[in-house]
Amino acid sequence: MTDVSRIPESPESEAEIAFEGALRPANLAEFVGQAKVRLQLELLLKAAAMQSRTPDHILLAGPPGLGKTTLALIVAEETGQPIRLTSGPALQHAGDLAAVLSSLVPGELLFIDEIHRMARTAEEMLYLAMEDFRIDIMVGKGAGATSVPLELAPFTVIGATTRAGLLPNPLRDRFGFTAHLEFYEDGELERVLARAARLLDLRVDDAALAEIATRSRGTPRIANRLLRRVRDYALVHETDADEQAVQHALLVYDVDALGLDRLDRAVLQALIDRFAGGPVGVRSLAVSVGEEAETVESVVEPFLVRTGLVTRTQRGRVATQQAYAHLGRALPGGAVPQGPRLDI
Ligand SMILES: Nc1ncnc2c1ncn2[C@@H]1O[C@H](COP(=O)(O)OP(=O)(O)OP(=O)(O)O)[C@@H](O)[C@H]1O
Repeated sequence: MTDVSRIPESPESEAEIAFEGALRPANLAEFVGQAKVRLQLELLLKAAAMQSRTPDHILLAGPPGLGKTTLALIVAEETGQPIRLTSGPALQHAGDLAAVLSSLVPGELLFIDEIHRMARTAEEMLYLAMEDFRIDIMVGKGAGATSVPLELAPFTVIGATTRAGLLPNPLRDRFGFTAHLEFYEDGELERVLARAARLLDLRVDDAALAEIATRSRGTPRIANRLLRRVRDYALVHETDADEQAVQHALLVYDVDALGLDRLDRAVLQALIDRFAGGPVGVRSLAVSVGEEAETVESVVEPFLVRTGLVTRTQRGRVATQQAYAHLGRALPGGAVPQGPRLDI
């Protein structure tokens, strides 16, 4: 078993953390999809083990819920090393990071979630630590302040970010390996769901699994969440967890046929109804739906772009014909949009 200590900093509920923990694959072989990343990681870890050194620092980039934390825990399991979990928002002063770094044991893995949200002073300390396994600690104040070097045990940083573009170049350059996690194909999500259903001892037929997969926004976390909602529905209505139960349950929870939830649809509606289909900047869109720009940019937009409902142009975001069709709106000028009107 891996030694895991979590420094609290998570938006999820305790119940969801426990649920996710129970479903996390424990090793690379159990991890579904992301074949390229798995292969790359396998090589990296094997080479480090053969040379008896710590693996290169690893950056995991991609939208939320695609398996970044899971992969970090798998690296710990595969290398047999302890892992310390923290996050960018928890490292608001260089001292916060110094306290963590100076207590690492040789070979330990340091997982920093949302690494793009770390304070600048902590970031600068991390550059030196990652490169030379050393930090400079300031002792005293004002004219008498001196910097004292502190040697660190060799360690590996595993950074996770939903916004790789926000990382300053010097930090990005210190990661020997960057894995870009992609949204999952429906078939892969079906495998994630089948595994979760097995672990939860839940009988779900193949058609139901396929239906949940297509509505999961290419994201295992969402797939597992929807599975839970379907389980609840089947339990309360004393019915099988079949395709019909999925459709009814997801109607109750406002998840439409393409997997858009209320926020996705609100953004799309604002783009079409208030901004005449765009182009419009992501900040204006976020303000108009009362959401943070970061959420719209890192959670909503990648999915809308991937499904072909929105395109990004230099002047801003633009709704496509499919977006008009999906919401059942006429195109500007009154033309009927080409493309299927999907049940919402
Ligand atoms: N490839 C996978 N195979 C099976 N389950 C997966 C896979 N990827 C993610 N999951 C499941 O999805 C859930 C969310 O994964 P995880 O917490 O690793 O995502 P994340 O990318 O770290 O998200 P965030 O950016 O929000 O921290 C977990 O319950 C995990 O078990």
